[in-house]
Amino acid sequence: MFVLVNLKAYPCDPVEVATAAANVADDSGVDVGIAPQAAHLPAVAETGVETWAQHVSPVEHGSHTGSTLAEAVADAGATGTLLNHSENRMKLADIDASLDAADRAELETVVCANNPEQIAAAAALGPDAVAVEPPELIGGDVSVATADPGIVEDAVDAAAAVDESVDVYCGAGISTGDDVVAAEELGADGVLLASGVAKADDPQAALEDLVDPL
Ligand SMILES: O=C(CO)COP(=O)(O)O
Repeated sequence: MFVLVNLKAYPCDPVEVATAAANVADDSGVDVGIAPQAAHLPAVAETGVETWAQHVSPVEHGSHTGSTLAEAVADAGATGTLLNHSENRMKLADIDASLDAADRAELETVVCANNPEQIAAAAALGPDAVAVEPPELIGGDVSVATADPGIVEDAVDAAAAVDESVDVYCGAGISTGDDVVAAEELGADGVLLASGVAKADDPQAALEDLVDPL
């Protein structure tokens, strides 16, 4: 299972969380990634943790003020990027172009989606992985794997029907090792989470709990 922690724009210390994640990944052997703000990518990558961007723009080098260039994100130490997060929705054509940009920069890709129908559409664009995150459960206390297990199973089936090679993650409300195990039992290859770590008083303890049963 891949555990990908999206720090969003939460007021946490990205280096403290990344250092904890690097330690937990080393000790447990579980793949743990951290997706900080773009400006924090170099400091996070410096900790040795697997470092992800939260977004890359559907552009090449050129006149694109304010964009997040995939090549710049890779230069800053990222090895992957989220796309189409529920809080940063993209047009289908732009997801496709951002996937091309990520490919050029040799970034791994996870395209987020609200539901199994969107998961099928996202999988058809050929990312490395898709992530189903019901928006109404994001930031809540109840894990998607508990609140809506069917959406995870249906997302796994929807992606497999399009392209068996695309991994499927799930996210929203995941904060414990039991939540990660429940996601795995529903067929997910990884989890995407945020507040359970970024808002934790002790991020290292939260990360240890997440990987403990794996
Ligand atoms: O949006 C998410 C991860 O990208 C999920 O957020 P929470 O883990 O806070 O529900």
